[in-house]
Amino acid sequence: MLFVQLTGLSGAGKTTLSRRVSSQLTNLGYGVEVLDGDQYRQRLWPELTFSALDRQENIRRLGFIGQRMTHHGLVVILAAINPYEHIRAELKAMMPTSKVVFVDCDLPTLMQRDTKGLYARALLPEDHADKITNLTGVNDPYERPASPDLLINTSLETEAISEQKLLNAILNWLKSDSTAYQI
Ligand SMILES: Nc1ncnc2c1ncn2[C@@H]1O[C@H](COP(=O)(O)OS(=O)(=O)O)[C@@H](OP(=O)(O)O)[C@H]1O
Ligand SMILES: Nc1ncnc2c1ncn2[C@@H]1O[C@H](COP(=O)(O)OP(=O)(O)O)[C@@H](O)[C@H]1O
Repeated sequence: MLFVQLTGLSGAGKTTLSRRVSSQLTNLGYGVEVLDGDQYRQRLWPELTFSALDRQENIRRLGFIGQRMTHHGLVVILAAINPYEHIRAELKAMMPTSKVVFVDCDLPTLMQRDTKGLYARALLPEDHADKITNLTGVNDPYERPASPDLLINTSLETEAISEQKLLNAILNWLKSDSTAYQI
């Protein structure tokens, strides 16, 4: 079993990297599931908001599902902002062999990418109807992981390099894990 928590701001590259690495692992014969925060939120618990408590609840639920999946030998990649250190630690305590990967990217690069238009909305004037008042990293907290198992900086690396770093790390972690399902 392997549970990997990717954590980082919106647009940092969690979805891109988890999909690319998942497809590589699948080609190598591993069973893989990506738990994408954005996707699971919309499909399973759209009632959860982006308050601190709801974000924590979101990650706890995803952690529970992920833990069940790892018991069936799957490699599980959690791709969520997952902004709080104590919740990441809680998941790690539930699954001591799990890993934390910090997908870091500086704010100017994120604002330039702004694939979903969220950063532009967070920077609108206070009284604007489309203003987002709790975007992680702009006007809501993000606690940088103090000691991640892997650091990926997507403002400095190409997608291909970041993908290779993540894949190599996961394959190394899997070497010391005899319970992962491989055909
Ligand atoms: N206020 C605010 N802050 C952060 N993110 C926001 C917000 N509003 C909407 N979104 C969209 O929701 C996605 C983040 O969901 P997560 O489940 O990963 O967030 S969290 O872990 O519960 O903090 C996130 O997806 P990603 O861009 O893939 O990270 C956003 O598209
Ligand atoms: N090294 C990199 N790793 C991952 N994505 C990158 C990298 N460099 C640039 N990008 C781009 O950044 C964006 C990341 O978006 P996404 O994966 O949806 O982020 P997140 O899931 O963290 O919100 C994509 O448009 C991707 O092409």
